[in-house]
Amino acid sequence: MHPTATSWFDRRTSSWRDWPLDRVARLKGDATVTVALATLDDEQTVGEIVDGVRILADQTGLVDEVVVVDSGSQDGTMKAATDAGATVYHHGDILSEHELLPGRGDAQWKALMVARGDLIVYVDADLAEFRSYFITGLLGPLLSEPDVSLVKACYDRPHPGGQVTELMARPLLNVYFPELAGMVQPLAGEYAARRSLLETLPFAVGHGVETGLLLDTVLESGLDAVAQVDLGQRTHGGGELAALGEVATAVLHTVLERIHPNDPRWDTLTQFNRVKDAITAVDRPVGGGKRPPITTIPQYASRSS
Ligand SMILES: O=c1ccn([C@@H]2O[C@H](COP(=O)(O)OP(=O)(O)O)[C@@H](O)[C@H]2O)c(=O)[nH]1
Ligand SMILES: O=C(O)[C@@H](COP(=O)(O)O)O[C@H]1O[C@H](CO)[C@@H](O)[C@H](O)[C@H]1O
Repeated sequence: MHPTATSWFDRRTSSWRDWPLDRVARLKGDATVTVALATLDDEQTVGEIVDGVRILADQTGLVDEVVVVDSGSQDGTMKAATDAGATVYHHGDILSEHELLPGRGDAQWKALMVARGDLIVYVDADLAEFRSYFITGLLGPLLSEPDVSLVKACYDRPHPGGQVTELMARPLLNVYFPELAGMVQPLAGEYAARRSLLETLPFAVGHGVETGLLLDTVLESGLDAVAQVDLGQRTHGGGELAALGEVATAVLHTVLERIHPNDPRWDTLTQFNRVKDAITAVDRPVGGGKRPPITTIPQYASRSS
């Protein structure tokens, strides 16, 4: 490993076991915490995750609110999340005068408009096994280290999980940003950050969001502003290969945008299907847009939350 990455890894990696609930609750002080979920057709999983966070909120006060921003689910996601006790928004109802854009990054960005917390914990809404220590673990370094602004989850991902991480994100970061080679899960959708950081950064609207936030945090605040917490194991995966190709391309765009900002980049990924004896090209839009730092949106300063 690059020596800078090795020393960062040693300084800034902890385990959820280092952050028991009573310790994290003591550290919380006056800070307020929002758990935010971006959803799209997650009716099978979102209720249990919200439920788990609500129990933590009601029984310990560690979490102040659970907010869901839905990207336009066609299933019962919004009802399941509401029934479990989250405050649920359709993405079109937040900053509705702005162009509606698809994507999880956009929903995470919009969550900043409606969340009240000083600290925001994002959790993927399609986790099959949510554990409350995901929240306590991610909050631990933020609450105990004033210099840390972004805490990423890390975990083992049994095969075939995490293929984009292993085949695109980590190789690419190792080549261009070797000081980040100690990041176990740079794409993790479970991460916690200070609002004061998130509100100053652009958000890729799609699957590039985590890569962009990670790189921009390091570029602007230095490597030590980032920590990672081992949450054990995350079992999810084997996403359809074509969809993973789209995620991989979004990651590639996001990294290249930071290295060669003025280079042209083609925003379509061509994939192929076989229909009977013919191979047919299927174009997917990729690269995606991005939202500016939310502090540049006038309604942000006057929001009611
Ligand atoms: O437009 C979107 C696309 C995805 N997601 C959520 O982002 C998480 C991860 O997305 P996805 O399942 O596409 O990625 P995977 O983890 O399968 O690669 C899930 O909770 C999705 O519901 C979202 O909120 N809006
Ligand atoms: O690393 C990967 O290959 C992808 C997909 O992993 P899985 O096939 O869901 O285990 O996971 C990353 O990207 C997802 C979409 O942006 C996020 O939801 C995951 O949190 C992230 O680890």
